[in-house]
Amino acid sequence: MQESRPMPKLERKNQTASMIREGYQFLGNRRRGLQSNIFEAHILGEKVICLSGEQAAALFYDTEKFIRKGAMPKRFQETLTGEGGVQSLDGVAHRHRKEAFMSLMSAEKINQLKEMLKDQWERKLNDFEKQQEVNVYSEAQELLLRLACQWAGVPLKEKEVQEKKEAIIQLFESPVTLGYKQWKAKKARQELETWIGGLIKSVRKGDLIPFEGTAMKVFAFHRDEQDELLNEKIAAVEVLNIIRPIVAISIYIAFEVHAMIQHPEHQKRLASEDEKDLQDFVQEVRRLYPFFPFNAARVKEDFKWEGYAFKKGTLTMLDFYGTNHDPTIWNNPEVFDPTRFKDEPITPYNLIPQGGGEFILNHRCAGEWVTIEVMKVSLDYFANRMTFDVPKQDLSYSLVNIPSIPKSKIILKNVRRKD
Ligand code: HEM
Repeated sequence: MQESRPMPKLERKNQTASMIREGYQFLGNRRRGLQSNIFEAHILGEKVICLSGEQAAALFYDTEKFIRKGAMPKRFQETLTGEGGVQSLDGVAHRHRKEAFMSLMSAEKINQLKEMLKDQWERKLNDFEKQQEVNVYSEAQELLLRLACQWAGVPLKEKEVQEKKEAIIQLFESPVTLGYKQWKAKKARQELETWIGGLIKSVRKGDLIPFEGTAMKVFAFHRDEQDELLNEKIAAVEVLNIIRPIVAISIYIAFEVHAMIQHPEHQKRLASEDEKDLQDFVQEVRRLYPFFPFNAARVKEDFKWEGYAFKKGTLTMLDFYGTNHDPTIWNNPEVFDPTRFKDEPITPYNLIPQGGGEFILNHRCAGEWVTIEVMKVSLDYFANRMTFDVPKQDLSYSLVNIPSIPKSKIILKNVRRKD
Protein backbone atom coordinates (compact mmCIF):
# COMPACT_ATOMS: atom_id res chain seq x y z
CA MET A 1 0.00 0.00 0.00
CA GLN A 2 1.24 3.51 -0.86
CA GLU A 3 2.60 5.71 1.92
CA SER A 4 0.36 8.60 2.99
CA ARG A 5 1.44 12.21 2.60
CA PRO A 6 2.22 13.84 5.94
CA MET A 7 -0.65 16.17 6.82
CA PRO A 8 0.33 19.77 7.71
CA LYS A 9 -0.05 20.17 11.48
CA LEU A 10 -0.46 23.06 13.86
CA GLU A 11 2.44 23.17 16.24
CA ARG A 12 0.82 24.00 19.57
CA LYS A 13 -0.91 20.98 21.04
CA ASN A 14 -4.32 22.36 21.96
CA GLN A 15 -5.84 25.12 19.84
CA THR A 16 -9.16 25.44 21.72
CA ALA A 17 -8.15 28.75 23.34
CA SER A 18 -6.97 30.23 20.01
CA MET A 19 -10.20 29.13 18.40
CA ILE A 20 -12.25 30.92 21.05
CA ARG A 21 -10.00 34.00 20.71
CA GLU A 22 -10.15 34.16 16.91
CA GLY A 23 -13.71 32.98 16.25
CA TYR A 24 -14.73 33.02 12.61
CA GLN A 25 -11.16 33.65 11.43
CA PHE A 26 -9.38 30.92 13.35
CA LEU A 27 -9.43 28.25 10.63
CA GLY A 28 -8.74 30.73 7.82
CA ASN A 29 -5.78 32.25 9.71
CA ARG A 30 -4.23 28.79 10.18
CA ARG A 31 -4.95 27.80 6.60
CA ARG A 32 -3.10 30.90 5.36
CA GLY A 33 -0.24 30.32 7.79
CA LEU A 34 0.23 26.70 6.66
CA GLN A 35 -0.70 27.48 3.04
CA SER A 36 -2.84 24.37 2.97
CA ASN A 37 -6.57 23.63 2.58
CA ILE A 38 -6.13 20.67 4.90
CA PHE A 39 -4.37 20.50 8.24
CA GLU A 40 -4.46 18.74 11.57
CA ALA A 41 -5.34 20.53 14.82
CA HIS A 42 -6.24 19.60 18.40
CA ILE A 43 -9.52 21.10 19.53
CA LEU A 44 -11.55 20.31 22.65
CA GLY A 45 -9.16 17.49 23.53
CA GLU A 46 -9.40 15.73 20.19
CA LYS A 47 -7.44 15.46 16.93
CA VAL A 48 -9.37 17.25 14.21
CA ILE A 49 -8.80 17.42 10.45
CA CYS A 50 -9.65 20.92 9.23
CA LEU A 51 -10.80 21.43 5.64
CA SER A 52 -11.48 24.52 3.60
CA GLY A 53 -12.28 25.43 -0.01
CA GLU A 54 -14.47 24.11 -2.79
CA GLN A 55 -12.81 20.71 -3.39
CA ALA A 56 -12.60 20.04 0.33
CA ALA A 57 -16.31 20.91 0.68
CA ALA A 58 -17.15 18.34 -2.02
CA LEU A 59 -15.22 15.77 0.02
CA PHE A 60 -16.91 16.73 3.30
CA TYR A 61 -20.35 16.18 1.77
CA ASP A 62 -19.48 12.72 0.37
CA THR A 63 -21.82 10.51 2.41
CA GLU A 64 -19.66 7.44 1.65
CA LYS A 65 -16.83 9.10 3.55
CA PHE A 66 -18.39 11.06 6.41
CA ILE A 67 -21.18 10.63 8.93
CA ARG A 68 -22.67 13.08 11.44
CA LYS A 69 -23.24 10.60 14.29
CA GLY A 70 -21.18 11.71 17.29
CA ALA A 71 -19.84 14.84 15.56
CA MET A 72 -21.86 17.61 17.18
CA PRO A 73 -20.93 18.49 20.79
CA LYS A 74 -23.75 17.67 23.21
CA ARG A 75 -24.02 21.24 24.39
CA PHE A 76 -24.97 22.45 20.90
CA GLN A 77 -27.68 19.80 20.80
CA GLU A 78 -28.94 20.86 24.22
CA THR A 79 -29.39 24.44 23.02
CA LEU A 80 -29.19 25.06 19.27
CA THR A 81 -30.50 21.96 17.49
CA GLY A 82 -32.16 19.70 20.04
CA GLU A 83 -31.44 15.97 20.36
CA GLY A 84 -32.61 13.33 17.86
CA GLY A 85 -33.31 15.81 15.07
CA VAL A 86 -32.40 15.54 11.39
CA GLN A 87 -28.94 17.04 11.97
CA SER A 88 -27.83 13.94 13.89
CA LEU A 89 -29.05 11.33 11.38
CA ASP A 90 -27.18 9.50 8.62
CA GLY A 91 -27.98 7.33 5.62
CA VAL A 92 -31.55 6.12 5.05
CA ALA A 93 -32.84 7.60 8.32
CA HIS A 94 -31.50 11.03 7.33
CA ARG A 95 -32.87 10.91 3.79
CA HIS A 96 -36.29 9.85 5.00
CA ARG A 97 -36.52 12.68 7.57
CA LYS A 98 -35.02 15.22 5.17
CA GLU A 99 -37.65 14.41 2.56
CA ALA A 100 -40.28 15.43 5.11
CA PHE A 101 -38.45 18.75 5.61
CA MET A 102 -38.09 19.38 1.89
CA SER A 103 -41.81 18.64 1.36
CA LEU A 104 -42.37 21.90 3.30
CA MET A 105 -40.20 23.83 0.84
CA SER A 106 -42.21 23.55 -2.39
CA ALA A 107 -42.57 26.67 -4.57
CA GLU A 108 -46.21 26.87 -3.48
CA LYS A 109 -45.35 26.74 0.24
CA ILE A 110 -42.61 29.34 -0.17
CA ASN A 111 -44.95 31.66 -2.08
CA GLN A 112 -47.43 31.33 0.73
CA LEU A 113 -44.71 32.25 3.20
CA LYS A 114 -43.78 35.31 1.11
CA GLU A 115 -47.38 36.54 1.07
CA MET A 116 -47.61 36.11 4.86
CA LEU A 117 -44.33 37.98 5.23
CA LYS A 118 -45.48 40.93 3.11
CA ASP A 119 -48.56 41.14 5.28
CA GLN A 120 -46.38 41.19 8.40
CA TRP A 121 -44.12 43.93 6.98
CA GLU A 122 -47.16 46.05 6.04
CA ARG A 123 -48.36 45.92 9.66
CA LYS A 124 -44.90 46.62 11.02
CA LEU A 125 -44.53 49.60 8.73
CA ASN A 126 -47.68 51.10 10.24
CA ASP A 127 -46.14 50.65 13.71
CA PHE A 128 -42.76 52.01 12.61
CA GLU A 129 -44.39 55.28 11.50
CA LYS A 130 -45.59 55.81 15.06
CA GLN A 131 -42.25 54.94 16.67
CA GLN A 132 -39.44 57.42 17.38
CA GLU A 133 -36.84 54.80 16.78
CA VAL A 134 -36.80 51.33 15.25
CA ASN A 135 -34.46 48.53 16.33
CA VAL A 136 -34.26 46.42 13.18
CA TYR A 137 -32.88 43.25 14.79
CA SER A 138 -35.45 43.16 17.57
CA GLU A 139 -38.41 44.11 15.35
CA ALA A 140 -37.42 41.47 12.79
CA GLN A 141 -37.29 38.81 15.51
CA GLU A 142 -40.86 39.49 16.57
CA LEU A 143 -42.11 39.67 13.01
CA LEU A 144 -40.35 36.43 12.07
CA LEU A 145 -41.68 34.59 15.12
CA ARG A 146 -45.24 35.49 14.10
CA LEU A 147 -44.46 34.47 10.52
CA ALA A 148 -42.80 31.19 11.50
CA CYS A 149 -45.68 30.12 13.76
CA GLN A 150 -48.33 31.07 11.21
CA TRP A 151 -46.52 29.22 8.40
CA ALA A 152 -45.73 26.19 10.56
CA GLY A 153 -49.31 25.85 11.86
CA VAL A 154 -48.34 26.64 15.47
CA PRO A 155 -51.00 28.64 17.34
CA LEU A 156 -49.35 31.62 19.05
CA LYS A 157 -51.36 33.70 21.49
CA GLU A 158 -50.68 37.44 21.58
CA LYS A 159 -49.68 37.22 25.24
CA GLU A 160 -47.11 34.51 24.41
CA VAL A 161 -45.21 36.50 21.77
CA GLN A 162 -42.58 38.15 23.99
CA GLU A 163 -41.95 35.08 26.13
CA LYS A 164 -41.52 32.73 23.16
CA LYS A 165 -39.40 35.27 21.31
CA GLU A 166 -37.01 35.59 24.28
CA ALA A 167 -36.78 31.81 24.58
CA ILE A 168 -36.10 31.17 20.88
CA ILE A 169 -33.45 33.88 20.65
CA GLN A 170 -31.53 32.16 23.42
CA LEU A 171 -31.27 28.98 21.36
CA PHE A 172 -29.32 30.63 18.56
CA GLU A 173 -27.60 33.46 20.46
CA SER A 174 -26.14 31.24 23.20
CA PRO A 175 -24.91 27.92 21.80
CA VAL A 176 -21.23 28.70 22.36
CA THR A 177 -21.62 30.38 25.74
CA LEU A 178 -20.85 28.75 29.07
CA GLY A 179 -22.16 28.93 32.63
CA TYR A 180 -25.38 30.78 33.43
CA LYS A 181 -26.14 31.85 29.86
CA GLN A 182 -25.81 28.29 28.63
CA TRP A 183 -27.95 26.97 31.47
CA LYS A 184 -30.64 29.51 30.58
CA ALA A 185 -30.52 28.47 26.91
CA LYS A 186 -30.89 24.79 27.90
CA LYS A 187 -33.86 25.66 30.06
CA ALA A 188 -35.39 27.69 27.22
CA ARG A 189 -35.07 24.68 24.91
CA GLN A 190 -36.72 22.36 27.44
CA GLU A 191 -39.63 24.78 27.84
CA LEU A 192 -40.04 25.23 24.09
CA GLU A 193 -39.97 21.46 23.49
CA THR A 194 -42.61 21.00 26.19
CA TRP A 195 -44.80 23.69 24.58
CA ILE A 196 -44.55 22.26 21.04
CA GLY A 197 -44.70 18.67 22.34
CA GLY A 198 -48.05 19.51 23.98
CA LEU A 199 -49.34 20.89 20.69
CA ILE A 200 -48.19 17.75 18.84
CA LYS A 201 -50.21 15.70 21.34
CA SER A 202 -53.29 17.89 20.67
CA VAL A 203 -52.88 17.44 16.91
CA ARG A 204 -52.68 13.66 17.32
CA LYS A 205 -55.79 13.67 19.48
CA GLY A 206 -57.64 15.82 16.94
CA ASP A 207 -58.04 18.77 19.34
CA LEU A 208 -55.89 20.96 17.10
CA ILE A 209 -56.15 20.70 13.33
CA PRO A 210 -53.34 22.45 11.46
CA PHE A 211 -53.54 23.05 7.71
CA GLU A 212 -52.22 20.37 5.35
CA GLY A 213 -48.56 20.79 4.48
CA THR A 214 -47.62 22.74 7.61
CA ALA A 215 -44.68 21.62 9.76
CA MET A 216 -47.08 20.82 12.64
CA LYS A 217 -49.17 18.54 10.46
CA VAL A 218 -46.20 16.91 8.72
CA PHE A 219 -44.20 16.15 11.87
CA ALA A 220 -47.19 15.18 14.06
CA PHE A 221 -47.92 12.36 11.61
CA HIS A 222 -44.46 11.68 10.18
CA ARG A 223 -43.44 8.04 10.33
CA ASP A 224 -39.76 7.12 10.37
CA GLU A 225 -38.15 4.68 7.95
CA GLN A 226 -39.38 1.82 10.17
CA ASP A 227 -42.95 3.15 9.92
CA GLU A 228 -42.97 4.34 13.55
CA LEU A 229 -44.52 7.68 14.55
CA LEU A 230 -41.87 10.09 15.87
CA ASN A 231 -42.02 10.41 19.62
CA GLU A 232 -43.51 13.74 20.79
CA LYS A 233 -40.15 15.16 21.83
CA ILE A 234 -38.49 14.50 18.47
CA ALA A 235 -41.53 15.80 16.56
CA ALA A 236 -41.21 18.97 18.70
CA VAL A 237 -37.47 19.19 17.94
CA GLU A 238 -38.26 19.09 14.21
CA VAL A 239 -41.03 21.72 14.40
CA LEU A 240 -38.55 23.89 16.32
CA ASN A 241 -36.04 23.16 13.53
CA ILE A 242 -38.40 25.24 11.37
CA ILE A 243 -39.36 27.98 13.84
CA ARG A 244 -35.96 28.70 15.44
CA PRO A 245 -34.01 29.30 12.21
CA ILE A 246 -36.78 31.42 10.68
CA VAL A 247 -36.47 33.71 13.71
CA ALA A 248 -32.67 33.62 13.29
CA ILE A 249 -33.02 35.18 9.82
CA SER A 250 -33.33 38.40 11.89
CA ILE A 251 -29.51 38.36 12.03
CA TYR A 252 -29.32 38.39 8.23
CA ILE A 253 -31.99 41.12 8.06
CA ALA A 254 -29.86 43.26 10.39
CA PHE A 255 -26.85 42.56 8.16
CA GLU A 256 -28.67 43.38 4.93
CA VAL A 257 -29.75 46.77 6.30
CA HIS A 258 -26.15 47.19 7.50
CA ALA A 259 -24.96 46.52 3.94
CA MET A 260 -27.49 49.02 2.53
CA ILE A 261 -26.25 51.70 4.92
CA GLN A 262 -22.57 50.97 4.30
CA HIS A 263 -22.89 50.63 0.53
CA PRO A 264 -25.33 53.25 -0.77
CA GLU A 265 -23.74 52.88 -4.22
CA HIS A 266 -25.90 49.75 -4.71
CA GLN A 267 -29.16 51.51 -3.83
CA LYS A 268 -30.09 52.14 -7.46
CA ARG A 269 -29.84 48.48 -8.43
CA LEU A 270 -32.10 47.54 -5.52
CA ALA A 271 -34.80 49.79 -6.94
CA SER A 272 -34.70 48.09 -10.35
CA GLU A 273 -37.57 45.86 -11.41
CA ASP A 274 -35.18 42.96 -11.90
CA GLU A 275 -35.47 40.48 -9.03
CA LYS A 276 -31.95 39.27 -9.83
CA ASP A 277 -30.58 42.52 -8.35
CA LEU A 278 -32.21 41.79 -4.99
CA GLN A 279 -31.06 38.18 -5.23
CA ASP A 280 -27.41 39.13 -5.89
CA PHE A 281 -27.42 41.56 -2.98
CA VAL A 282 -28.82 38.89 -0.67
CA GLN A 283 -26.29 36.30 -1.86
CA GLU A 284 -23.46 38.75 -1.23
CA VAL A 285 -24.74 39.44 2.30
CA ARG A 286 -24.82 35.66 2.91
CA ARG A 287 -21.30 35.28 1.49
CA LEU A 288 -19.59 38.17 3.24
CA TYR A 289 -21.15 38.50 6.68
CA PRO A 290 -20.37 35.98 9.44
CA PHE A 291 -23.06 33.57 10.64
CA PHE A 292 -22.49 29.81 10.94
CA PRO A 293 -18.68 29.43 11.10
CA PHE A 294 -18.09 25.73 10.38
CA ASN A 295 -19.54 22.29 10.86
CA ALA A 296 -18.18 18.88 11.82
CA ALA A 297 -18.52 15.24 10.74
CA ARG A 298 -16.69 11.98 11.47
CA VAL A 299 -14.78 9.78 9.03
CA LYS A 300 -16.99 6.78 8.19
CA GLU A 301 -14.25 4.33 7.06
CA ASP A 302 -10.49 4.72 6.45
CA PHE A 303 -9.74 6.42 3.12
CA LYS A 304 -7.13 8.57 1.39
CA TRP A 305 -7.74 11.93 -0.25
CA GLU A 306 -4.99 13.62 -2.25
CA GLY A 307 -2.59 11.23 -0.53
CA TYR A 308 -3.66 12.22 3.00
CA ALA A 309 -4.93 9.48 5.32
CA PHE A 310 -8.34 9.88 6.98
CA LYS A 311 -8.81 7.33 9.76
CA LYS A 312 -12.25 6.02 10.73
CA GLY A 313 -13.84 8.10 13.52
CA THR A 314 -11.62 11.20 13.08
CA LEU A 315 -13.47 14.45 13.68
CA THR A 316 -13.32 16.63 10.55
CA MET A 317 -14.36 20.27 10.30
CA LEU A 318 -15.29 22.22 7.19
CA ASP A 319 -14.65 25.97 7.31
CA PHE A 320 -17.85 27.60 5.95
CA TYR A 321 -16.80 31.19 6.69
CA GLY A 322 -13.30 30.62 5.25
CA THR A 323 -14.68 29.04 2.06
CA ASN A 324 -17.02 32.01 1.56
CA HIS A 325 -13.92 34.24 1.88
CA ASP A 326 -11.54 32.03 -0.12
CA PRO A 327 -9.45 34.20 -2.51
CA THR A 328 -9.04 31.24 -4.90
CA ILE A 329 -12.84 31.26 -5.38
CA TRP A 330 -13.80 34.94 -4.92
CA ASN A 331 -12.05 38.03 -6.30
CA ASN A 332 -11.36 40.50 -3.49
CA PRO A 333 -13.31 38.34 -1.04
CA GLU A 334 -13.41 40.98 1.70
CA VAL A 335 -15.13 43.51 -0.58
CA PHE A 336 -18.94 43.72 -0.62
CA ASP A 337 -19.79 43.44 -4.31
CA PRO A 338 -23.18 42.00 -5.34
CA THR A 339 -22.20 42.31 -9.03
CA ARG A 340 -19.55 39.62 -8.59
CA PHE A 341 -22.07 36.85 -9.35
CA LYS A 342 -22.09 37.87 -13.03
CA ASP A 343 -18.58 36.45 -13.42
CA GLU A 344 -18.24 34.23 -10.39
CA PRO A 345 -20.79 31.41 -10.64
CA ILE A 346 -22.28 29.81 -7.55
CA THR A 347 -21.77 26.05 -7.26
CA PRO A 348 -23.03 23.60 -4.60
CA TYR A 349 -19.64 23.83 -2.84
CA ASN A 350 -18.36 27.41 -3.10
CA LEU A 351 -21.05 29.57 -1.47
CA ILE A 352 -21.77 27.66 1.73
CA PRO A 353 -23.09 29.93 4.51
CA GLN A 354 -25.80 27.31 5.09
CA GLY A 355 -23.74 24.23 4.22
CA GLY A 356 -23.12 22.64 0.83
CA GLY A 357 -23.94 19.66 -1.37
CA GLU A 358 -27.47 18.52 -2.12
CA PHE A 359 -30.60 19.16 -0.07
CA ILE A 360 -31.97 15.64 0.40
CA LEU A 361 -28.80 13.57 0.16
CA ASN A 362 -26.70 15.89 2.34
CA HIS A 363 -27.14 18.02 5.44
CA ARG A 364 -27.35 21.24 3.43
CA CYS A 365 -29.71 23.66 5.19
CA ALA A 366 -33.33 22.71 4.53
CA GLY A 367 -34.32 26.37 4.87
CA GLU A 368 -31.88 27.96 2.42
CA TRP A 369 -34.59 28.93 -0.10
CA VAL A 370 -36.78 30.23 2.71
CA THR A 371 -33.85 32.30 4.00
CA ILE A 372 -33.12 33.80 0.58
CA GLU A 373 -36.77 34.63 -0.13
CA VAL A 374 -37.38 36.12 3.33
CA MET A 375 -34.24 38.24 2.90
CA LYS A 376 -35.34 39.40 -0.57
CA VAL A 377 -38.84 40.43 0.51
CA SER A 378 -37.44 42.19 3.60
CA LEU A 379 -34.71 43.95 1.59
CA ASP A 380 -37.33 45.20 -0.85
CA TYR A 381 -39.22 46.73 2.09
CA PHE A 382 -36.18 48.52 3.50
CA ALA A 383 -34.84 49.62 0.10
CA ASN A 384 -38.04 50.47 -1.78
CA ARG A 385 -41.04 50.79 0.51
CA MET A 386 -39.80 52.99 3.31
CA THR A 387 -37.56 55.96 3.99
CA PHE A 388 -35.60 56.45 7.19
CA ASP A 389 -32.74 58.31 8.83
CA VAL A 390 -29.73 56.51 10.19
CA PRO A 391 -28.65 58.05 13.50
CA LYS A 392 -25.08 57.85 14.71
CA GLN A 393 -24.47 54.34 16.08
CA ASP A 394 -21.84 51.62 16.37
CA LEU A 395 -22.20 49.65 13.14
CA SER A 396 -19.22 47.42 13.86
CA TYR A 397 -19.63 43.68 14.28
CA SER A 398 -17.39 41.07 15.82
CA LEU A 399 -15.55 38.32 13.97
CA VAL A 400 -14.97 36.61 17.30
CA ASN A 401 -18.40 36.32 18.94
CA ILE A 402 -20.55 33.56 17.46
CA PRO A 403 -23.13 34.39 16.23
CA SER A 404 -22.03 37.86 15.23
CA ILE A 405 -24.67 40.61 15.34
CA PRO A 406 -24.09 44.30 14.49
CA LYS A 407 -23.30 46.07 17.79
CA SER A 408 -26.09 48.66 17.50
CA LYS A 409 -28.61 46.03 16.27
CA ILE A 410 -29.28 48.66 13.52
CA ILE A 411 -31.26 51.66 14.72
CA LEU A 412 -33.39 53.69 12.29
CA LYS A 413 -35.26 56.95 12.92
CA ASN A 414 -38.18 58.71 11.25
CA VAL A 415 -39.30 55.64 9.36
CA ARG A 416 -41.96 56.57 6.82
CA ARG A 417 -43.81 54.66 4.14
CA LYS A 418 -42.63 55.60 0.64
CA ASP A 419 -45.41 57.02 -1.53
C1 HEM B 1 -30.94 32.06 9.42
C2 HEM B 1 -30.20 31.65 8.45
C3 HEM B 1 -29.74 30.23 8.42
C4 HEM B 1 -28.46 29.79 8.52
C5 HEM B 1 -27.20 30.63 8.62
C6 HEM B 1 -28.52 28.35 8.47
C7 HEM B 1 -27.41 27.53 8.50
C8 HEM B 1 -27.48 26.16 8.47
C9 HEM B 1 -26.33 25.30 8.47
C10 HEM B 1 -24.88 25.76 8.45
C11 HEM B 1 -26.77 24.04 8.49
C12 HEM B 1 -25.92 22.76 8.54
C13 HEM B 1 -25.39 22.42 7.19
C14 HEM B 1 -24.51 21.20 7.23
O1 HEM B 1 -24.50 20.50 8.23
O2 HEM B 1 -23.84 20.95 6.30
C15 HEM B 1 -28.20 24.07 8.52
C16 HEM B 1 -29.01 22.96 8.58
C17 HEM B 1 -30.37 23.02 8.70
N1 HEM B 1 -31.15 24.13 8.61
FE1 HEM B 1 -30.52 26.03 8.38
N2 HEM B 1 -29.82 27.95 8.37
C18 HEM B 1 -30.61 29.06 8.31
C19 HEM B 1 -31.97 29.11 8.14
C20 HEM B 1 -32.79 28.00 8.15
C21 HEM B 1 -34.22 28.05 7.99
C22 HEM B 1 -35.00 29.31 7.70
C23 HEM B 1 -34.68 26.77 8.18
C24 HEM B 1 -36.07 26.25 8.13
C25 HEM B 1 -37.11 26.91 7.68
C26 HEM B 1 -33.53 25.93 8.44
C27 HEM B 1 -33.57 24.57 8.69
C28 HEM B 1 -32.46 23.76 8.75
C29 HEM B 1 -32.53 22.32 8.96
C30 HEM B 1 -33.78 21.49 9.18
C31 HEM B 1 -31.21 21.86 8.92
C32 HEM B 1 -30.72 20.43 9.08
C33 HEM B 1 -30.52 19.81 7.70
C34 HEM B 1 -29.94 18.42 7.74
O3 HEM B 1 -29.32 18.05 8.75
O4 HEM B 1 -30.09 17.69 6.75
N3 HEM B 1 -32.40 26.71 8.41
N4 HEM B 1 -28.62 25.38 8.49
